[in-house]
Amino acid sequence: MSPVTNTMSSDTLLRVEHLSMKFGGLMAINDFSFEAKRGDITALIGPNGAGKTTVFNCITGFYKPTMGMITLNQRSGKQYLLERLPDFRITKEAKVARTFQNIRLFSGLTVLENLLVAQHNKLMQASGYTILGLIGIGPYRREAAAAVELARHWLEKADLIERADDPAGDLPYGAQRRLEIARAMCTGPELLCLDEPAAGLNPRESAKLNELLQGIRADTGTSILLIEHDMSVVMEISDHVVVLEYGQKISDGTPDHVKHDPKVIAAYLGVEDEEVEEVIATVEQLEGGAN
Ligand SMILES: Nc1ncnc2c1ncn2[C@@H]1O[C@H](COP(=O)(O)OP(=O)(O)OP(=O)(O)O)[C@@H](O)[C@H]1O
Repeated sequence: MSPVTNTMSSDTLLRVEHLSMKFGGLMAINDFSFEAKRGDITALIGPNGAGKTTVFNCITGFYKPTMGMITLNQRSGKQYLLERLPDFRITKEAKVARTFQNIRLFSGLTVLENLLVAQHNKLMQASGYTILGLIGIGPYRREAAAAVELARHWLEKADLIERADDPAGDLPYGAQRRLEIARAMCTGPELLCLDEPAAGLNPRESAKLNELLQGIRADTGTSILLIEHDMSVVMEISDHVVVLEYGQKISDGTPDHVKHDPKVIAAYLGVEDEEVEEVIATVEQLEGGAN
């Protein structure tokens, strides 16, 4: 069924339409729609339990949505309906890569080996799945050299080249997070989905993460979709912010728009709908006082 005929504007990479996900009696996502533009960093934010990871799991094929359509529009013009694809095809063909809230590296392998494992499919294809191919006759040798070169490139970008031969498990936490992102980039994704990349980072590590993500956007044009609780990261690097609360979209726009949206302020402060007006008045008063 996928890829399908192109009907989406070329600057839209991802379109999520009327997405719903029900777990038993719980409507975790309810009629949620948004778009992510090509080359943008789009942040998905919201209070705990709002449904952010569930949306990621639907996009990356870990969950099959109860309802809705998720369209990915590649640079080549090919479109994929992600809700119809198994997760391995979402990674391999639609080119969606992701990282998880909990770091998932091969901690006993070296930093470099982690990046080579990520390129395993490409290398196996080059071997022609034959023993002669694997021992270096034919395109395998060329592809293997290219794989090391690509790994080196991303290790430089992630500021990890000095640690290339160390076991991944020996890296400090922030460096492991950057390694996960470098590993995802070695698969050449069109869309990079990052689940709380700044969680647990100190300010110095957060700044390095911001630099890496901004570098990815500037150098590769890869679109990034991130879930993040750290507002300093969200506000500094995002082009577009989408806010979820109880599985529904409550705001969508630039970081500045979202930051001043009374519904978002109320959601984060945990106030009831009828108190929103009061919150707006207080925020305006505080802002007036600050100017
Ligand atoms: N597999 C599941 N089975 C049942 N309920 C689930 C499942 N996954 C998520 N939920 C529920 O769906 C709701 C949304 O959860 P989700 O993890 O998507 O929120 P979140 O916004 O990512 O939260 P957090 O910021 O705390 O990570 C929650 O009420 C959660 O308990």
